[in-house]
Amino acid sequence: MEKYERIMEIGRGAYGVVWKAMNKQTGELVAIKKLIQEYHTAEDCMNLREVKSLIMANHPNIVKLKEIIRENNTLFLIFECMECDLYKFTVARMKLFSETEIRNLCFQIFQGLAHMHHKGYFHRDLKPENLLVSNNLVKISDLGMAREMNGKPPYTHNVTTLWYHAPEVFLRAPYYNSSVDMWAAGAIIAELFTNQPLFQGSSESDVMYKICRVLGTPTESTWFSGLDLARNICYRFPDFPGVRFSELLPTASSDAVNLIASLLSWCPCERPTAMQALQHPFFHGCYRMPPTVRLEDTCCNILNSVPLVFRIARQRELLKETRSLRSCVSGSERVDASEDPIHKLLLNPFVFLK
Ligand SMILES: Nc1ncnc2c1ncn2[C@@H]1O[C@H](COP(=O)(O)OP(=O)(O)OP(=O)(O)O)[C@@H](O)[C@H]1O
Repeated sequence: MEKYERIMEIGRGAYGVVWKAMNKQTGELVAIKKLIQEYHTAEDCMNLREVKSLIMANHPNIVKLKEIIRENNTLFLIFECMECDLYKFTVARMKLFSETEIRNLCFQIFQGLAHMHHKGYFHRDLKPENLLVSNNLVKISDLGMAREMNGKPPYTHNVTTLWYHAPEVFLRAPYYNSSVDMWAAGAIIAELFTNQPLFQGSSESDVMYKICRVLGTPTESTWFSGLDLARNICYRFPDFPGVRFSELLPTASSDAVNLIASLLSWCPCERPTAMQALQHPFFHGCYRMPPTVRLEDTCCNILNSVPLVFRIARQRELLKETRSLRSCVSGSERVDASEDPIHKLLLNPFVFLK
């Protein structure tokens, strides 16, 4: 870690402390997350959920993991440094976002989510504190809770922030998927219009109460399986007729209201996917970034915690792949992520250990 000079603490969460630091060799600013838990082997590090999901998530709207360093069983994740998170950004601005600004922010969030979901992961803890902003860029961060969509249920319910959690999570659904991220995105977009969290409750049941107050009590036609889930845990939904989103969000256009209402559907399968959300009329006219990755991005030094001999073997392979790929793309530095052999390799970092 001696190559980094710590500048100041910029964040603190349940899993670690985040420092702004400077790479003394290059002058580059980075964010260093020091994890609280100890990691004793390189395998432990690479199996870490945040590391696994970040390795696959190479996208302009997902924060870039640049390096992993393990020193004295302490793990440091070195990220690109962003200005601040969306929560701090909103507080500092002290004024409401315009709809154009909201559209720009949300479009990028959905692009990041679409990529993550396409790669088979969902975030599970999307909230303004986990969305990092710099200038006009937004990047999804803190993939510590992310899990593979085909991971084995039941999932744990150790919630950190409850306000963005989907109702099926509160009702202990044995299986849920990427639609929990779509719910969270809906709650975040609504909040951007008012600067007030939509479902600001002090406990799980308080958040559920607030959800019912806004959406109205679910019925067999709005969420059939939800009634079953509630019965299983002896939960009784409070009685509410519901409120119109257009009344709750008077400054939002009808397209925005329509998108938020669909994202905040009781029934997970009625929420649009991130890809569908990007095609919603709310985003008409927005330019969608093609699913490309920069070659140099994929070659970041993610394998610092792996023994040197394997690292060298792997870097050699990466170099070879890069060269052959560069000659294929004839002059262009961009390749389709799904076709990128380096990207495929990164999905299995231990391929050279075999
Ligand atoms: N790359 C970064 N650039 C700038 N700030 C960052 C960066 N990464 C994290 N932060 C800041 O540090 C805070 C905590 O980081 P992070 O959410 O990754 O930690 P955590 O321990 O996993 O938190 P949580 O309890 O939410 O799971 C963020 O909310 C953000 O303000």
